[in-house]
Parts: sequence; structure tokens; C-alpha cells
Amino acid sequence: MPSRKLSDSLNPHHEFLDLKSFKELPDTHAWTSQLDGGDSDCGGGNPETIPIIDLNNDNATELIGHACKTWGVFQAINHKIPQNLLDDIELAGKGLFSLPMHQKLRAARVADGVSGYGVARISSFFSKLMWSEGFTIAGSPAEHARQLWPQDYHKFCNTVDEYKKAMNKLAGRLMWLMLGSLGISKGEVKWAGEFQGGCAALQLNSYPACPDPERAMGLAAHTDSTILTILHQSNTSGLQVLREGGTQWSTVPPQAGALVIHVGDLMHILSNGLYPSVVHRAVVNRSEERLSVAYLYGPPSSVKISPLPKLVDHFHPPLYRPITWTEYLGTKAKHFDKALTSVRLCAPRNGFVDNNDHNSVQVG
Ligand SMILES: C=C1C[C@]23C[C@H]1CC[C@H]2[C@@]12CCC[C@@](C)(C(=O)O1)[C@H]2[C@@H]3C(=O)O
Ligand SMILES: O=C(O)CCC(=O)C(=O)O
Ligand SMILES: [Fe+2]
Repeated sequence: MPSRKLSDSLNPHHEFLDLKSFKELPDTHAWTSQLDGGDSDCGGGNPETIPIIDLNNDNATELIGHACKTWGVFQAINHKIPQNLLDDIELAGKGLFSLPMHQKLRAARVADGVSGYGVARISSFFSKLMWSEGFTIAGSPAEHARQLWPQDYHKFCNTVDEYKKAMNKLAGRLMWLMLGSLGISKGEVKWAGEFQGGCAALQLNSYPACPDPERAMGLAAHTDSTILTILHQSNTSGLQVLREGGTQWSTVPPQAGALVIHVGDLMHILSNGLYPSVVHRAVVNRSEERLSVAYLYGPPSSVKISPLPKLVDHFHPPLYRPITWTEYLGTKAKHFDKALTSVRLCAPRNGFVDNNDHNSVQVG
């Protein structure tokens, strides 16, 4: 089939995507604990749990501030996203990933592209492949959807558009809540006006059941290059986070209707290092396929992100230079877990609390 040949030559890993066809873990997907970095599991003792925050709570701002500072992640409830929209996007993802491989490859992401079907973008930084497949939507999903479902692509597009619209509103609200918890109001942010609607990418992830889950990796440890990420996970656990400064992975248990909110690298920069961007990964299991949908929220391309002036003074010099989202995504694509360090202005000193030094103990 010509389309298969074309996409294979553009992405040499596509031949490994048909994970359901493997009865045993192939060597190409067998990770060792050294590769992965950190303790492999939190075991049964998950001593502290990721905060669950009711957005209707009168103290939501303070609770969010505390969660962002100590974890860089929390679960949000009462977020006003209708359950049927969460169900619809999950079904849309399931439908997509259950298509035959040759059909999915028609919508394959090209080498330097952002949108489309394929292996995790960060795969190139690892010698082993991940036990997952992904579909990224930046901008309109129409072209790829038409390649996947030539007859009937409208339904998928409508669901994606509706989901993105609802998520955009929630993401804006969460961003101002996070900044509010740092004592920053809209009036104090010079780019506030440009943020009528932020920019975003939608990432659908599928983690098929795996014959040898202990040696496989669904999605390797990383931070998101966003202001914040809103993650919907299906009712199967797999998401794990590293607590700020910690070495043990904590599982984020799926909770019906709750959305997982990650602090991203750009929020870390805005907060001048006060909020860590959370290191997270996805593990897989033997019996169930898992699906997740990440709404990756960032600023419009013209906005330069830098530590907020109110958080900078003689004793707290700016830790990062100004950078646009586009520029940062390029830096991340090149330097991966060293991206934040590469835009850093001051080297951390002894005794200096840096809420992102944990990045350096990660993946590498
Ligand atoms: C807007 C974004 C953010 C991207 C790149 C681009 C589109 C796809 C996003 C992800 C999604 C999966 C994890 C990640 C690490 C990846 O490999 O692709 C993310 C990455 C980032 O946060 O850097
Ligand atoms: O599948 C998950 O739970 C994590 C997905 C993720 O981290 C991402 O898409 O950036
Ligand atoms: Fe992520």
C-alpha cells in the first residue's frame, strides 16, 4: 500500500505500532529500571495522595496554590465539564485507535510535524520504544479525520471541537486561579488581554494491554511544555507522578468525573520557580487497554513568557529568560528534560530552593 510505505519512510518506528499483535514483549520495547530512572513503583504504600480540589470550594485558590507548590498536580472536581463530553471524547479516541493499522497510518504524523498519528514524540530520546500509540491534534482535526474516516469524519471533528472549546474555558479559569494563588490578578499581567483564548494541542493516548507490563513503559517520565495540562484518564490506572523533590512514584487513581491538572514548564517559568512542573509517566497493565486525553494549554504564539514581575525582586532574581511557546517547544524537542535548564538565567546556588531540580534526576 503506497501510503504505508510513505509513512514508514517518514517515521521508522511505525512498524512497531501494532502492539496488539505481540504475544510477548519484544526486545525493542523492554525497558530496564536504569533507563527509566527512579524507583519503579510506589508499591502498596502510597503514603500521600494527590490533592482532590473542589473548584466550588470557597478556598479553591489557596488549595490550588498549596497543591501546585507541593505536588505540581491535583485532581479537579466540579469543573463544569459535562460528563457526556468526557464520555464522547473517550469514545472518539477508542474508535480511532481500534481502526486497522493501515488506516491509522494514513493519518501518520510526518517527521517534523505536530499533528497526526504515531509513537510518542519524545521517543527519539530513548533507546527503547514505548507501549503506546498517540494522536495529536493541533489546529483543525479535519484533514486527518478525513484520512481516517473518508465517509464520516464530521462526528469526530464535532466532538473534538466541542471538547476543545470547553477545555479552553476551563484552562483559562484554572490559569487565573493558579496565578491568583500567587497573589497575581489579571490587571497585573500585561498579556492578560491577549489571552482571550489560549492555544492548545489535544493529545489522545492509547496504552494497549501488555504481555509483560513490569518491563514495559507506556509513556516515559516527562514534564509538559505547557502552562497547564488538563488530563482525562479512562477508568484504568496508569498515570504516576513524582512529588516535588520526591523519588517515589505516586499513582493518580482514576476518579469518575475528575480531571487531572498538571503544572507545565511555562507555569514554572511564570511563577519564577515557585510551582514545579510535575514529572509524570504512564505505566501499562496486563489486562486492560487504557486511554487518556491531554489538553495541552499554552499562550498565543506572540506572547513572551517570563517570570511575573511581582514575583521578582532583589532577593528573587528572574530565573528564566523570556520565551514564546513556539520557541520553547523547539527547545524541548531538542533538549527534552534539559529544556528548562537551557532557558535558565541563574544557576541554582547551595541552599537555594529550586522547585524544578527534580528534573535532573529524571530520564536521561
Ligand atoms: C503542544 C505540544 C506539547 C507536546 C508537544 C506538542 C504536541 C504534543 C505534546 C506531547 C503530548 C505527549 C507528551 C509530550 C511530552 C510529547 O511528546 O508530545 C507532549 C509535548 C510537550 O509537552 O512537550
Ligand atoms: O496517559 C497519561 O496518563 C499521561 C499522558 C501524558 O502525560 C501526556 O499526554 O502528556
Ligand atoms: Fe504529559
